[in-house]
Amino acid sequence: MFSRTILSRQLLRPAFAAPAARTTFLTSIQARFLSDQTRQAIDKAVSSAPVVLFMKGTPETPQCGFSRASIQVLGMQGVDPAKFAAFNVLEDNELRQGIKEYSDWPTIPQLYIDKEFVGGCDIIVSMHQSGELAKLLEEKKVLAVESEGVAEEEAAKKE
Ligand SMILES: N[C@@H](CCC(=O)N[C@@H](CS)C(=O)NCC(=O)O)C(=O)O
Ligand code: FES
Repeated sequence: MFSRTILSRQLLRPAFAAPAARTTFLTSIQARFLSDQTRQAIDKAVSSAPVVLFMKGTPETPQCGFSRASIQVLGMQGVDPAKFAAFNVLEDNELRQGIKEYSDWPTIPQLYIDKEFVGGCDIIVSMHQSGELAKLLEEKKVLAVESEGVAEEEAAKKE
C-alpha cells in the first residue's frame, strides 16, 4: 500500500502537470449551449487520451474535494500519466456547462475511459472500492507497467 502511494505520486507529478496546458483551447468558444462546435471541441478533449478527467482545478491543485478525490483514486490505481489528460472546467464556462449536456450528467468531475463516460466522483470511488475500476483500467491497458502487478494482486484477492 505504502509503496503503491509513493509510486503513484512519482508517476503523477510530471505528466499530470503537462495536460493542464490543454485546458485553454476551449476558451475561445462563445456559444451558450452545446453547439456543434462545442460538441466537436468536447469530442476532441474526450479523445485526447485514453483516460480523461474533467475536473475543477488541476491535478496538482484541485479546487474541489470531489475532483481531488477522483484524482487521488486515479493515482492510487496507477493510471499511466502518459495515458491521462485533465481539463479544468473552471477555466472555461462553455466546457463546464457543455460537458454536462454532452454526458447528460449534471456535475463535475466526469471521468471518460476510451471515450466512454464512466461517472463522477461517487462512481469512481465505489468502483475503486469494489475492484471494478482496477479491472477496467487493466482491461483498457492504461495502467503504468509497474502498477499492473498491483492491480492483478488486488483482483486475485477479491476472487
Ligand atoms: N456526487 C457528485 C459530486 C460532484 C458534485 O456534486 N459536483 C458539483 C459541485 S463541485 C457540481 O459539479 N456542480 C455543478 C457545477 O459546479 O457546475 C459526484 O459523484 O461526482
Ligand atoms: S466546488 Fe464546492 S463542492 Fe465542488
